[in-house]
Amino acid sequence: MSPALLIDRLCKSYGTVTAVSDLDLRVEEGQIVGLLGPNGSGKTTTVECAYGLRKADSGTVRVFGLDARAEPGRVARLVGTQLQDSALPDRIKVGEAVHLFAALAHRPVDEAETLRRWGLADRRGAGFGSLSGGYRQRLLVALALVARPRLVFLDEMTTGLDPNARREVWDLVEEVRRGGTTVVLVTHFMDEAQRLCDRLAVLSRGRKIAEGTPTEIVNRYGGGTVVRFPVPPGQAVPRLGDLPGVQTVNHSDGRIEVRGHGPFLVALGHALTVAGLSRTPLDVASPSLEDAYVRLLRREVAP
Ligand SMILES: Nc1ncnc2c1ncn2[C@@H]1O[C@H](COP(=O)(O)OP(=O)(O)OP(=O)(O)O)[C@@H](O)[C@H]1O
Repeated sequence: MSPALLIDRLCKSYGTVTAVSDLDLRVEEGQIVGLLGPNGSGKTTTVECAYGLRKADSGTVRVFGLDARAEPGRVARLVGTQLQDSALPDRIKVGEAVHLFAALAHRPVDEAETLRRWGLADRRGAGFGSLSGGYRQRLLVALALVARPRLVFLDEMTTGLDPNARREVWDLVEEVRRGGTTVVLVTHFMDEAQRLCDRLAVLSRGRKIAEGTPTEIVNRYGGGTVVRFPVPPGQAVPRLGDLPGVQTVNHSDGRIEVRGHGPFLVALGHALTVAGLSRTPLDVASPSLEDAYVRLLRREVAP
Protein backbone atom coordinates (compact mmCIF):
# COMPACT_ATOMS: atom_id res chain seq x y z
CA MET A 1 0.00 0.00 0.00
CA SER A 2 1.34 3.45 -0.90
CA PRO A 3 2.08 5.77 1.99
CA ALA A 4 -0.16 8.81 2.40
CA LEU A 5 2.82 11.04 1.75
CA LEU A 6 6.24 10.22 0.41
CA ILE A 7 8.72 13.05 0.02
CA ASP A 8 12.00 12.15 -1.62
CA ARG A 9 15.03 14.45 -1.63
CA LEU A 10 13.00 17.66 -1.66
CA CYS A 11 15.00 20.85 -2.26
CA LYS A 12 13.62 24.37 -2.30
CA SER A 13 15.43 27.70 -2.27
CA TYR A 14 14.16 31.25 -2.35
CA GLY A 15 16.88 33.15 -4.22
CA THR A 16 20.01 32.57 -2.18
CA VAL A 17 18.12 31.22 0.87
CA THR A 18 18.02 27.44 1.05
CA ALA A 19 14.71 26.69 2.76
CA VAL A 20 14.66 22.89 2.38
CA SER A 21 17.56 20.66 1.46
CA ASP A 22 17.42 16.97 0.50
CA LEU A 23 14.47 16.23 2.73
CA ASP A 24 12.90 12.77 2.89
CA LEU A 25 9.67 12.12 4.72
CA ARG A 26 7.32 9.15 4.79
CA VAL A 27 3.87 9.36 6.35
CA GLU A 28 1.84 6.16 6.55
CA GLU A 29 -1.92 6.30 6.09
CA GLY A 30 -3.78 6.87 9.36
CA GLN A 31 -0.81 8.42 11.16
CA ILE A 32 -0.44 11.83 12.71
CA VAL A 33 3.08 13.01 11.91
CA GLY A 34 4.53 16.16 13.44
CA LEU A 35 7.06 18.48 11.85
CA LEU A 36 9.09 20.27 14.50
CA GLY A 37 11.86 22.80 14.14
CA PRO A 38 12.84 26.34 14.99
CA ASN A 39 11.56 29.37 13.08
CA GLY A 40 12.83 29.34 9.53
CA SER A 41 13.83 25.66 9.55
CA GLY A 42 11.72 24.85 6.48
CA LYS A 43 8.55 23.29 7.92
CA THR A 44 6.04 25.49 6.11
CA THR A 45 8.00 25.31 2.87
CA THR A 46 7.98 21.50 3.09
CA VAL A 47 4.25 21.44 3.69
CA GLU A 48 3.59 23.97 0.93
CA CYS A 49 5.61 21.91 -1.56
CA ALA A 50 3.81 18.77 -0.39
CA TYR A 51 0.35 20.07 -1.15
CA GLY A 52 1.32 21.84 -4.32
CA LEU A 53 1.24 25.49 -3.28
CA ARG A 54 4.96 25.81 -4.03
CA LYS A 55 7.01 24.19 -6.72
CA ALA A 56 10.01 22.29 -5.44
CA ASP A 57 13.36 22.93 -7.15
CA SER A 58 14.02 19.20 -7.16
CA GLY A 59 12.86 16.02 -5.48
CA THR A 60 9.50 14.29 -5.64
CA VAL A 61 6.30 14.35 -3.65
CA ARG A 62 3.87 11.46 -3.84
CA VAL A 63 0.45 11.55 -2.23
CA PHE A 64 -1.14 8.11 -1.95
CA GLY A 65 1.18 7.05 -4.74
CA LEU A 66 0.30 9.94 -7.08
CA ASP A 67 3.09 12.20 -8.28
CA ALA A 68 2.07 15.67 -7.11
CA ARG A 69 3.77 17.36 -10.04
CA ALA A 70 2.34 15.10 -12.73
CA GLU A 71 -1.20 14.92 -11.34
CA PRO A 72 -1.85 18.09 -9.34
CA GLY A 73 -5.62 17.95 -9.84
CA ARG A 74 -6.01 14.42 -8.48
CA VAL A 75 -3.68 15.19 -5.59
CA ALA A 76 -5.57 18.38 -4.73
CA ARG A 77 -8.76 16.34 -4.29
CA LEU A 78 -7.03 14.15 -1.69
CA VAL A 79 -5.47 16.83 0.48
CA GLY A 80 -6.77 19.55 2.71
CA THR A 81 -4.83 22.38 4.21
CA GLN A 82 -5.27 24.99 6.81
CA LEU A 83 -5.29 28.43 5.23
CA GLN A 84 -3.23 31.28 6.56
CA ASP A 85 -5.14 33.80 8.66
CA SER A 86 -4.82 36.39 5.89
CA ALA A 87 -6.44 34.15 3.27
CA LEU A 88 -10.04 34.88 4.29
CA PRO A 89 -11.64 38.30 3.86
CA ASP A 90 -12.58 39.93 7.15
CA ARG A 91 -16.19 40.42 6.09
CA ILE A 92 -16.97 36.81 5.25
CA LYS A 93 -19.25 35.27 7.87
CA VAL A 94 -18.37 32.01 9.56
CA GLY A 95 -21.40 30.20 8.12
CA GLU A 96 -20.71 31.63 4.65
CA ALA A 97 -17.11 30.44 4.72
CA VAL A 98 -18.14 26.91 5.62
CA HIS A 99 -20.86 27.01 2.96
CA LEU A 100 -18.45 28.29 0.31
CA PHE A 101 -15.91 25.57 1.03
CA ALA A 102 -18.64 22.92 1.12
CA ALA A 103 -19.98 24.14 -2.25
CA LEU A 104 -16.53 23.69 -3.78
CA ALA A 105 -16.06 20.20 -2.37
CA HIS A 106 -16.90 17.02 -4.21
CA ARG A 107 -18.22 15.22 -1.11
CA PRO A 108 -18.49 17.81 1.67
CA VAL A 109 -19.16 17.21 5.34
CA ASP A 110 -22.44 18.34 6.87
CA GLU A 111 -22.20 22.12 7.38
CA ALA A 112 -24.30 22.34 10.55
CA GLU A 113 -22.45 19.42 12.07
CA THR A 114 -19.09 21.03 11.27
CA LEU A 115 -20.13 24.31 12.90
CA ARG A 116 -21.36 22.47 15.98
CA ARG A 117 -18.36 20.22 16.28
CA TRP A 118 -15.85 23.05 16.08
CA GLY A 119 -17.78 25.21 18.55
CA LEU A 120 -18.70 27.72 15.82
CA ALA A 121 -22.49 27.33 15.70
CA ASP A 122 -23.06 30.39 17.91
CA ARG A 123 -20.79 32.45 15.72
CA ARG A 124 -22.27 31.40 12.41
CA GLY A 125 -23.27 35.01 11.61
CA ALA A 126 -20.06 36.66 12.83
CA GLY A 127 -17.59 38.15 10.36
CA PHE A 128 -14.19 36.47 10.23
CA GLY A 129 -12.49 39.79 11.07
CA SER A 130 -14.51 40.11 14.28
CA LEU A 131 -13.51 36.69 15.64
CA SER A 132 -10.94 36.26 18.39
CA GLY A 133 -7.70 34.54 17.40
CA GLY A 134 -8.90 31.25 18.83
CA TYR A 135 -12.14 31.21 16.88
CA ARG A 136 -10.37 32.19 13.67
CA GLN A 137 -8.06 29.28 14.22
CA ARG A 138 -10.93 26.84 14.78
CA LEU A 139 -12.61 28.03 11.59
CA LEU A 140 -9.42 27.63 9.57
CA VAL A 141 -8.94 24.06 10.82
CA ALA A 142 -12.62 23.25 10.25
CA LEU A 143 -12.39 24.56 6.66
CA ALA A 144 -9.36 22.36 6.00
CA LEU A 145 -11.56 19.36 6.69
CA VAL A 146 -14.77 20.37 4.90
CA ALA A 147 -13.89 18.42 1.75
CA ARG A 148 -13.13 15.23 3.74
CA PRO A 149 -9.46 15.10 2.69
CA ARG A 150 -7.61 11.82 3.09
CA LEU A 151 -4.51 13.79 4.07
CA VAL A 152 -4.64 17.11 5.89
CA PHE A 153 -1.85 19.58 6.64
CA LEU A 154 -2.34 21.61 9.79
CA ASP A 155 0.20 24.38 10.37
CA GLU A 156 0.35 25.73 13.95
CA MET A 157 -3.31 24.90 14.39
CA THR A 158 -3.53 25.73 18.11
CA THR A 159 -1.57 28.98 18.09
CA GLY A 160 -3.62 31.56 19.96
CA LEU A 161 -5.99 29.07 21.57
CA ASP A 162 -6.51 29.01 25.33
CA PRO A 163 -5.51 25.80 27.15
CA ASN A 164 -9.01 24.32 27.17
CA ALA A 165 -9.62 25.14 23.55
CA ARG A 166 -6.27 23.55 22.62
CA ARG A 167 -7.31 20.33 24.31
CA GLU A 168 -10.67 20.41 22.54
CA VAL A 169 -8.90 20.83 19.21
CA TRP A 170 -6.58 17.92 20.06
CA ASP A 171 -9.60 15.73 20.74
CA LEU A 172 -11.11 16.77 17.43
CA VAL A 173 -7.91 16.03 15.54
CA GLU A 174 -7.80 12.57 17.10
CA GLU A 175 -11.39 12.08 16.03
CA VAL A 176 -10.47 13.17 12.51
CA ARG A 177 -7.72 10.57 12.49
CA ARG A 178 -10.09 7.90 13.82
CA GLY A 179 -12.26 8.75 10.83
CA GLY A 180 -9.35 7.66 8.60
CA THR A 181 -7.70 10.99 7.75
CA THR A 182 -3.92 11.18 7.84
CA VAL A 183 -2.57 14.33 9.49
CA VAL A 184 0.68 16.24 9.04
CA LEU A 185 1.00 18.70 11.85
CA VAL A 186 3.44 21.59 12.04
CA THR A 187 3.82 22.68 15.62
CA HIS A 188 6.07 24.49 18.08
CA PHE A 189 4.24 22.93 21.04
CA MET A 190 5.97 19.88 22.44
CA ASP A 191 2.98 18.84 24.55
CA GLU A 192 0.88 18.86 21.39
CA ALA A 193 3.46 16.78 19.51
CA GLN A 194 3.74 14.32 22.40
CA ARG A 195 0.02 13.94 22.78
CA LEU A 196 -1.00 13.69 19.14
CA CYS A 197 1.84 12.48 16.99
CA ASP A 198 2.74 8.89 16.15
CA ARG A 199 5.98 10.07 14.62
CA LEU A 200 8.00 13.25 14.54
CA ALA A 201 10.51 14.73 12.15
CA VAL A 202 12.73 17.51 13.47
CA LEU A 203 14.04 20.04 10.96
CA SER A 204 16.91 22.44 11.34
CA ARG A 205 18.16 24.79 8.64
CA GLY A 206 16.15 22.96 6.00
CA ARG A 207 17.40 19.49 6.86
CA LYS A 208 15.83 16.65 8.79
CA ILE A 209 18.04 16.09 11.83
CA ALA A 210 15.97 13.53 13.73
CA GLU A 211 12.98 11.28 13.22
CA GLY A 212 11.09 8.75 15.30
CA THR A 213 8.24 8.28 17.71
CA PRO A 214 8.09 10.84 20.54
CA THR A 215 9.40 8.15 22.90
CA GLU A 216 12.31 7.32 20.59
CA ILE A 217 13.24 10.99 20.32
CA VAL A 218 13.13 11.38 24.11
CA ASN A 219 15.21 8.24 24.64
CA ARG A 220 17.75 9.14 21.99
CA TYR A 221 18.26 12.83 22.72
CA GLY A 222 16.74 13.51 26.15
CA GLY A 223 20.01 12.93 28.01
CA GLY A 224 18.64 10.15 30.20
CA THR A 225 16.71 9.97 33.43
CA VAL A 226 18.21 11.58 36.54
CA VAL A 227 17.76 10.05 40.00
CA ARG A 228 18.78 12.04 43.08
CA PHE A 229 18.80 10.81 46.66
CA PRO A 230 20.33 11.74 50.00
CA VAL A 231 22.95 9.54 51.59
CA PRO A 232 23.09 9.48 55.41
CA PRO A 233 26.52 10.35 56.86
CA GLY A 234 28.70 7.27 57.25
CA GLN A 235 26.56 5.21 54.90
CA ALA A 236 28.61 3.07 52.50
CA VAL A 237 27.47 3.60 48.93
CA PRO A 238 27.72 0.80 46.34
CA ARG A 239 29.63 1.36 43.10
CA LEU A 240 26.82 2.75 41.00
CA GLY A 241 28.91 3.74 37.97
CA ASP A 242 29.26 0.10 36.90
CA LEU A 243 25.52 -0.61 36.80
CA PRO A 244 24.04 -1.27 33.36
CA GLY A 245 22.75 1.89 31.68
CA VAL A 246 24.36 4.34 34.12
CA GLN A 247 26.02 7.28 32.36
CA THR A 248 27.25 9.50 35.20
CA VAL A 249 27.32 9.49 39.01
CA ASN A 250 27.95 12.67 41.01
CA HIS A 251 28.35 12.93 44.79
CA SER A 252 28.02 16.29 46.49
CA ASP A 253 26.74 17.64 49.81
CA GLY A 254 25.40 14.32 51.02
CA ARG A 255 23.42 13.76 47.83
CA ILE A 256 24.02 11.49 44.90
CA GLU A 257 22.86 12.16 41.38
CA VAL A 258 22.80 9.27 38.93
CA ARG A 259 22.06 9.80 35.25
CA GLY A 260 21.27 6.85 33.06
CA HIS A 261 19.01 5.28 30.47
CA GLY A 262 17.39 1.98 29.59
CA PRO A 263 17.26 -0.58 32.40
CA PHE A 264 19.29 1.44 34.90
CA LEU A 265 16.38 2.25 37.23
CA VAL A 266 15.80 -1.41 38.04
CA ALA A 267 19.52 -2.03 38.57
CA LEU A 268 19.83 1.09 40.71
CA GLY A 269 16.83 0.11 42.85
CA HIS A 270 18.30 -3.33 43.36
CA ALA A 271 21.76 -1.97 44.27
CA LEU A 272 20.27 0.46 46.80
CA THR A 273 18.16 -2.28 48.36
CA VAL A 274 21.19 -4.56 48.73
CA ALA A 275 23.08 -1.63 50.36
CA GLY A 276 20.28 -1.18 52.91
CA LEU A 277 19.04 2.03 51.29
CA SER A 278 15.65 0.73 50.18
CA ARG A 279 13.79 3.40 52.17
CA THR A 280 15.78 6.28 50.72
CA PRO A 281 13.45 8.78 49.02
CA LEU A 282 14.33 8.93 45.32
CA ASP A 283 13.72 12.00 43.23
CA VAL A 284 13.34 10.75 39.66
CA ALA A 285 13.30 13.24 36.77
CA SER A 286 12.61 11.82 33.32
CA PRO A 287 13.37 13.97 30.30
CA SER A 288 10.46 15.44 28.41
CA LEU A 289 10.13 15.79 24.66
CA GLU A 290 10.98 19.47 25.13
CA ASP A 291 14.23 18.53 26.92
CA ALA A 292 15.14 16.21 24.06
CA TYR A 293 14.25 18.79 21.42
CA VAL A 294 16.25 21.55 23.09
CA ARG A 295 19.30 19.29 23.53
CA LEU A 296 19.07 18.13 19.95
CA LEU A 297 18.98 21.67 18.59
CA ARG A 298 21.75 22.86 20.90
CA ARG A 299 23.89 20.07 19.59
CA GLU A 300 23.04 21.18 16.07
CA VAL A 301 24.17 24.77 16.57
CA ALA A 302 27.21 23.87 18.69
CA PRO A 303 30.43 24.69 16.82
N1 LIG B 1 8.34 33.47 0.15
C1 LIG B 1 9.59 33.46 0.64
N2 LIG B 1 10.55 34.24 0.09
C2 LIG B 1 11.81 34.24 0.56
N3 LIG B 1 12.23 33.49 1.59
C3 LIG B 1 11.32 32.70 2.18
C4 LIG B 1 9.96 32.65 1.74
N4 LIG B 1 9.28 31.78 2.53
C5 LIG B 1 10.18 31.29 3.41
N5 LIG B 1 11.39 31.84 3.22
C6 LIG B 1 12.64 31.54 3.95
O1 LIG B 1 12.83 30.12 3.89
C7 LIG B 1 13.29 29.63 5.13
C8 LIG B 1 12.32 28.57 5.65
O2 LIG B 1 11.10 29.21 5.96
P1 LIG B 1 9.80 28.40 6.42
O3 LIG B 1 8.68 29.39 6.52
O4 LIG B 1 9.61 27.23 5.56
O5 LIG B 1 10.25 27.92 7.87
P2 LIG B 1 9.36 27.42 9.10
O6 LIG B 1 10.13 26.32 9.72
O7 LIG B 1 7.99 27.12 8.64
O8 LIG B 1 9.37 28.70 10.05
P3 LIG B 1 8.30 29.18 11.17
O9 LIG B 1 8.40 28.22 12.31
O10 LIG B 1 8.81 30.54 11.52
O11 LIG B 1 6.95 29.20 10.52
C9 LIG B 1 13.45 30.84 6.03
O12 LIG B 1 14.79 31.27 5.97
C10 LIG B 1 12.52 31.87 5.42
O13 LIG B 1 12.96 33.17 5.70
